[in-house]
Amino acid sequence: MKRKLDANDVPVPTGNIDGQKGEVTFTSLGLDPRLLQAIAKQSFPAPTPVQAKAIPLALDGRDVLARAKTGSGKTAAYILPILHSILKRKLFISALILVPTRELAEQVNKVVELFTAFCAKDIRAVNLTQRVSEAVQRTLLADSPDIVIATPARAASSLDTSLVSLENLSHMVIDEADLVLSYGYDSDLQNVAKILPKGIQTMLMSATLTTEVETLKGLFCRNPVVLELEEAEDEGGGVSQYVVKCAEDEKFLLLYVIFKLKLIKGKCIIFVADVDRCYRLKLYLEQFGTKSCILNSELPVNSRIHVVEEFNKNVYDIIIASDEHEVLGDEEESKDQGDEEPSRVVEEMSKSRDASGEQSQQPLKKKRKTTKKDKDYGVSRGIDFKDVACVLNFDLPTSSKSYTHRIGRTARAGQTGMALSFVVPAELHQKHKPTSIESTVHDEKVLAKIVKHQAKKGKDVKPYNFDMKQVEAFRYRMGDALRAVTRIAIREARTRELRQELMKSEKLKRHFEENPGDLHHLRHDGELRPARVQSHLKHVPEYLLPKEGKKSITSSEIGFIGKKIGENGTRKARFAGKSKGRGKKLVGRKSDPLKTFKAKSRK
Ligand SMILES: Nc1ncnc2c1ncn2[C@@H]1O[C@H](COP(=O)(O)OP(=O)(O)OP(=O)(O)O)[C@@H](O)[C@H]1O
Repeated sequence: MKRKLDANDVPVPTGNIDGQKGEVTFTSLGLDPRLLQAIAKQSFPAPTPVQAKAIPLALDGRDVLARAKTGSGKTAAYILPILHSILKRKLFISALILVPTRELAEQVNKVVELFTAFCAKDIRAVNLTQRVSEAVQRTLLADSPDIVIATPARAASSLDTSLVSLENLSHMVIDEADLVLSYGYDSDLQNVAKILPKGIQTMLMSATLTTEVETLKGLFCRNPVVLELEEAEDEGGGVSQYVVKCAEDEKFLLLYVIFKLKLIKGKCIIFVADVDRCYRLKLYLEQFGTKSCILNSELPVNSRIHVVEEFNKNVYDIIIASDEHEVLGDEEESKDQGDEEPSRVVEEMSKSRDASGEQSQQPLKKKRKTTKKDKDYGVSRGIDFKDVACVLNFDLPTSSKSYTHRIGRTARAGQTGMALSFVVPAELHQKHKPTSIESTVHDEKVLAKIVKHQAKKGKDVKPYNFDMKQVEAFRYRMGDALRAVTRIAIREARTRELRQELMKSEKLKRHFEENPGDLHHLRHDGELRPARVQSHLKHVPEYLLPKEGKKSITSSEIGFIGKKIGENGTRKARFAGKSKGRGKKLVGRKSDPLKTFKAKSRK
């Protein structure tokens, strides 16, 4: 019979070498010394809760289904035991890691590289999602790599053409298990499941336990230990969540004020509803001399990966991202969402393995969205953006599930962060014609679901009311800037960026592998400039500033870049010193900068 283990039931080893008694350390987990060296190089102080619980189980050969919040270190929780097993192998063994997006595949590959820094010659990983010719791929796979990382589609087609051999497969992981089915990988996963050797160890990692995860559990696991990490178990950190009720045009006004007066100190991801909105916002911010870069499914994958890498190195401060086909419906609320984006309900009978490894019949029910552009694209899920101070939902997502994953891009690894969401209430929606219907129609309905969903996790979504009187002073300039951002300008910017990025992408692929040092020349936050440039908008005249003066708004207390709880207010050492001398103050969330901007109730 399947047993559901509460996270607290899991026997956690007591510390022996470098920890207090009862405290779990990486050493006490019994990992290979070469891995411990690599972990030390990462300056990871101790295993995160999900690592402390999942690693011993995985080392013990158990199938594991782990649910832990976004940014809680799930990747290392499955990679470390796999690497350990490969290093300790008596026979040849190998692992297959399935992830929903190419960005994630690249990210996982990087994590493998980091952890194998001291045993690189003993472990070889191949990322199958790289767009290389079949001949190159054959060469890469020729001498049986230890780890193969792929999206389910890539894995299925490579298995089909016998590019990948499962002969020695001993481990299989599905990361972001709650997402893969929503990405339309159902038949690929079924194909993979059919040909997997019996008795291999499987691990499913997920931020939420949905029916989709249950489906995968049935398909791939044998009597798995189910780990459900409560949020409270994830040490420290957390996202302070705020909403601002405002009209569509006020979103632009607030955006101007927030960035021009530098109310956000640290890096920010702005989420919008669609690709055009990305460019509208970028051009709008350009009017004020504020640089940003864009992430959307239209851009070539090399550019997308490069943008994330550079953002993580603090080269850019602002990413404007559209997660247009990641807007997943709320599984549990699907019945009352008849007016949301149409979703295709796929119901099939799938073959699944039962505890004995035999095939059994089990109904496979799931929702699936048809995807428009690059199916393997994903921003709000899984991508490890480093040190994001604020997630700004310029357009509210259309489901609470999307919201959870968007805000999970901040406050990672025990840090703190802030999520600020613009919500257009029905009455203000009437007043101002929205530029994006999709982004505003459901706002209040979605907000109610978000609040309910967060309340279940004991989280508050608080109102954040600007003193709109003070903000109004900037309206004239907002109007000036918005008028320059015409539809034609947006269209031009979109095609220009695509053209530029395609060129860069090709170059990136061919040239920069050999010259990694040159990468910084290919910046992604350059001005697109199709909009009329109004240089006066780049400066904020003194008379526009609130009475307290600019100084009070940009005082040293401003900033809410995540600090690691329990580290006396200092950020993790590995992040410190990476801000390239741009004077970012590393302070905690107590000093919420937006509050210096006189928060008041809306009349
Ligand atoms: N033990 C640790 N101590 C400190 N930082 C850690 C530790 N383990 C992982 N991290 C860092 O935490 C961050 C988040 O890790 P990871 O991407 O694995 O999270 P996740 O749980 O998979 O998130 P998501 O659900 O969004 O995919 C990474 O930057 C990683 O380097």
